[in-house]
Amino acid sequence: MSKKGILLVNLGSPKSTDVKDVKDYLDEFLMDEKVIDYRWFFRSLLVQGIILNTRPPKSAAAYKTVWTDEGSPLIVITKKIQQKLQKLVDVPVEIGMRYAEPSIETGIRKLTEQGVNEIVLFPLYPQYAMSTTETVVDKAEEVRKKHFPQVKINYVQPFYNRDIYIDCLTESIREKLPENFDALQFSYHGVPERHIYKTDPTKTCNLNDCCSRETNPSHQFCYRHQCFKTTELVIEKLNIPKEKTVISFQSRLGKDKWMEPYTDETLENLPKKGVKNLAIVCPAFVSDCLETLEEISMEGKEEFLLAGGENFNYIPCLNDEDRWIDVVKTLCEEKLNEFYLV
Ligand SMILES: C=CC1=C(C)c2cc3[nH]c(cc4nc(cc5[nH]c(cc1n2)c(C)c5CCC(=O)O)C(CCC(=O)O)=C4C)c(C)c3C=C
Ligand SMILES: [Fe+2]
Ligand SMILES: [Fe+2]
Repeated sequence: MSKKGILLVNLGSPKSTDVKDVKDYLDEFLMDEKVIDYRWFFRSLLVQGIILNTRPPKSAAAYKTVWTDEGSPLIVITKKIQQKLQKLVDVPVEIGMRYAEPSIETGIRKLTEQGVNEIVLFPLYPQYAMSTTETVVDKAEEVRKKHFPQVKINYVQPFYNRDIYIDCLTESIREKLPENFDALQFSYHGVPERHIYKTDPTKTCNLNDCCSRETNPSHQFCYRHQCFKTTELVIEKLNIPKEKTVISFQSRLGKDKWMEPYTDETLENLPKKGVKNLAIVCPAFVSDCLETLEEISMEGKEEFLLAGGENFNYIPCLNDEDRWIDVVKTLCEEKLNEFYLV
């Protein structure tokens, strides 16, 4: 007998804003070889020897500025998505986080306790990256083999270019876009350039024009291409001039070269180019979190205004908007139906 279920997977947050909890979370997160992809010795030297000695108090202070009575925005919103989706489908829906709790293991266990043995796992990231989609799949497979070998998992694929997602994102932006904006900025989470070269099986991407080409065999695993594509499709649907838009990459960490242009530098430069009224959206995230609420809507705003900008309009993520829940449902159902085919 087979019974199906859905596991929604997001990145995860610290248990609380206590420095100790933030440190534990950063330890697990940054010691992931798909996030900081140095050999274990050098990763450990960097993370445990340097980053964990300096970053946790700063990160904890940042988390305090966005934390709610119910907890971390990312977890609270992921739970809301789960609850709304559960009302629309007749299979159990659980959540799992790649780091900290509730973990992927906890999520799978909750499903198996309800008799589920065929799981659709949805990594909640529109664009593929080694440090997001790939590490979720690795972790889920590790957990499955170790604890739940009888369970089958079918993964929802990155949906950065799917019509239903693009329509949903476009409508969400359109509703929140102020009437008079000089520019619309698309700020994506950055990754080190090395990650893109590393995950390109064709070794054809040179992080140049090739990422914007219509077809290239490297696109399936090229985060840069997928960010460009989401942006291009949304701009087209919004029907606004490309010249009024800008793309940038945020949240860089460490001394490696990350994808450019950087969001903070862009925010400082835009007012000098005459952009006084800015709208900004962060489509690498489906739910608001530290990186959007603190880094963009607080820090980013301050940077832009200090540089001479006048109006800064942060456009929230899709969060638990009903139209987004419909997209989640459709993407999950496609994968649920595949179980009947195999
Ligand atoms: C080498 C470091 C990092 C890579 C690569 C990276 C990629 C990446 N991250 C997200 C989504 C999120 N990241 C979040 C927080 C966060 N990210 C890093 C580092 C890397 N991310 C750190 C150290 C942190 C923790 C906070 C801090 O100390 O700055 C979050 C928010 C989590 C929350 O609790 O709110 C998200 C979401 C993507 C999509 C991505 C690659 C595409
Ligand atoms: Fe991150
Ligand atoms: Fe590329």
